[in-house]
Amino acid sequence: MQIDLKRSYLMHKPKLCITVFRNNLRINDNLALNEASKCCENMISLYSLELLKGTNLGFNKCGEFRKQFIYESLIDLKKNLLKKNIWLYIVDDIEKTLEILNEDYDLRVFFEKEIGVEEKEFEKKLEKYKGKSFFNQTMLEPFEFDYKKSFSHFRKKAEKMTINEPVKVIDSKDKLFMCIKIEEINLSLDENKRVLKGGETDALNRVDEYLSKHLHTYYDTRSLVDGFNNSTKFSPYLASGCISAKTLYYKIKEYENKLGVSKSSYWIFFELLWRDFFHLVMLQSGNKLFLKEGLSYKVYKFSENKDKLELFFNAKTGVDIIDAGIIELKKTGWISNRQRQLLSSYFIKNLGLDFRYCAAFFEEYLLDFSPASNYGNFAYQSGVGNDKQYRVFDPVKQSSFYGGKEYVKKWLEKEETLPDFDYKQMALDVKEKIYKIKD
Ligand SMILES: Cc1cc2nc3c(=O)[nH]c(=O)nc-3n(C[C@H](O)[C@H](O)[C@H](O)COP(=O)(O)OP(=O)(O)OC[C@H]3O[C@@H](n4cnc5c(N)ncnc54)[C@H](O)[C@@H]3O)c2cc1C
Repeated sequence: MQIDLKRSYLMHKPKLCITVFRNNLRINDNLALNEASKCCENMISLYSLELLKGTNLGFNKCGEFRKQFIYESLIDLKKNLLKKNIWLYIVDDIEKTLEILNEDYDLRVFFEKEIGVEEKEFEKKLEKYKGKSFFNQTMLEPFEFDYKKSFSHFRKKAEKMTINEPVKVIDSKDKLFMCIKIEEINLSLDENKRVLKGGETDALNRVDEYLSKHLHTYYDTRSLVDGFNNSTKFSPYLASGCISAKTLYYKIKEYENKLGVSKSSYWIFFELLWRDFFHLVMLQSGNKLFLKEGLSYKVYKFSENKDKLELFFNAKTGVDIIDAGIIELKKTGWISNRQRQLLSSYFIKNLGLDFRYCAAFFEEYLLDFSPASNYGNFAYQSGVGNDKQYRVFDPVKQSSFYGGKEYVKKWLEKEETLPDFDYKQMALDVKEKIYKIKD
């Protein structure tokens, strides 16, 4: 049934429940969608493309890879919502759209809370209306811990906590199909081959595929610089919320029940705890992880040297494994965790550059960019986050341990050679001059 309520009530505005989607592009374990469905029968949902706009330190906040991944996720979400009689409107300006709707309807706005400064600013536009919001970004419910302390401190408490079961998908038998006149945007997909396809359907497929085949090998392969199944590749789905962290936790448990428990199966959970850690650190610390001094109040004199920045972003550092990583990231929107560590370490601890530039570069290109995981890891590497030890990765050694030779051939189309300059001395200079630590 299709109705247009807009003109049918002259005196009394009909109630309209709106679910605003952001990084929760799914119908399973969606607290906002569930609550909206309980509230009234007239439902629509909205997604605003303004979330993908803007720049940071000269980089786009959302590059082409993530944009396409999100578009695919929205198309999948649209199909899944339609099966529940709910239309997803993709709009430009959320504030304007809500104002227009508010003229004719008594609005109730439901959304899931996020972390990050801009994310909070966006929420203010939704909070002007009646409705409800929920936090469902992590496996664990937020709890008190000293956010300046280490991961181990967090983990001791976290591992004792119970993880709530995901909520079931809504029952929509009583929903009317709402047709409303607002300007909608059509999404166009670029057919280029990408590392992963977006959407809840693909997320659930990837999880089953990986856990059924690689549950017990993850621990041994996770540190390699290359290989599709060397790690789960769950992060893009988590970042855009095609799957919730809680659903993932229960999927791991399901496969452990079928295939047994191992160090490897535990380690996937362990890595998901790192994700929870950075999310909950950011939740408690506000905007601190975006600042040069991070959580530490130590202001290091990181360099912003233009030439050094250019050479790095154009993959001209002269260290093959680093240059190969930059090229992979720019060509695919993906690099492994090992490569993220090598690139960030080289940027900060060898070149002495301000981590926020590299974080902004990652923000533009990474398919799985998430403010807490990205800035949390960068602050950690810079010594202004949750790591109290001074660590530097030796890129040449790391390359030989973790499969760099083949990887360099793939991305630089040449044999790996040693740098023709003293990159180790560079690291010592940064340690002494910027961090003021003497060996
Ligand atoms: C400098 C730097 C920047 C990073 N930026 C991001 C980012 O923007 N978005 C992002 O999701 N991850 C980021 N990470 C963390 C990590 O590199 C990715 O989550 C991981 O490589 C994704 O691949 P995967 O899903 O196959 O991970 P797996 O190794 O299979 O791990 C399983 C899941 O655990 C979580 N996880 C693993 N390692 C970490 C970690 N160190 N921190 C937080 N969560 C973790 C992820 O959700 C991941 O999907 C960053 C790490 C570094 C060092």
